Amino acid sequence: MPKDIRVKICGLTRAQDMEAAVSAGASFVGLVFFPKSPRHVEIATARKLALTVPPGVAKVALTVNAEDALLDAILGEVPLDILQLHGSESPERMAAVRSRSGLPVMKAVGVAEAADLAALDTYGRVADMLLVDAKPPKGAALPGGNGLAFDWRLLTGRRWPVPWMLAGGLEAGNVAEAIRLTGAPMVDVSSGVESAPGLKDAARIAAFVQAAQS
Ligand SMILES: O=C(O)c1ccccc1N[C@@H]1O[C@H](COP(=O)(O)O)[C@@H](O)[C@H]1O
Repeated sequence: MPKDIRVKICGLTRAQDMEAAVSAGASFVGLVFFPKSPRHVEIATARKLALTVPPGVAKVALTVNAEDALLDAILGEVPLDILQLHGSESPERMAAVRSRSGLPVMKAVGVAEAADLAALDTYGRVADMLLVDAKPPKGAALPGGNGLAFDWRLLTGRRWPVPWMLAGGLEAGNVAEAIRLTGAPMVDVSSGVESAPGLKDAARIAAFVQAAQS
């Protein structure tokens, strides 16, 4: 019987990719505002993409240690539902972003080993949502979107008082196993549904959503 797993497709840069994500049944779509990323979108592009998203699909803005000026510029133009903080934002900064934006905040936490799990407990007390992602390798240019998985067994028995998503190296071929091992109620993918960095593939998106929900 299909499970009620909700899927986020992140790093959408083109109208056809947004359409593919929505048609495939994504519950969340992500726009990346981080110039070092191949998935970065300018604010005007993000606005156009966001305006095509139907009600019921949550529009998520991904930022990395963004300052108020950038957040204000994004929020002034792009209709959004959730802010994803994917940098080293402290719990205090996160709370400030939430009250400035008036939006729920999802904090990404990188995991590579058991010692990294403490941060999830900390942010789980103050964030509206958690994103449990693979920790980037040392020296990586991007704090996420590296197509890298972590040992999902680290999450066995771990729960937090807020909704959470699993991310990091997911693709159609491994997402069902990742959900089985972690009990994740939601999953997030970027590079695993691309044909090239920043370019999504409609068939891979559809296969991912189907595998997550099968
Ligand atoms: O996708 C990016 O380019 C990106 C840049 C900076 C921070 C996070 C980014 N992506 C997020 O990383 C995870 C996992 O991505 P992947 O599936 O392993 O490629 C996902 O949450 C994206 O939202």
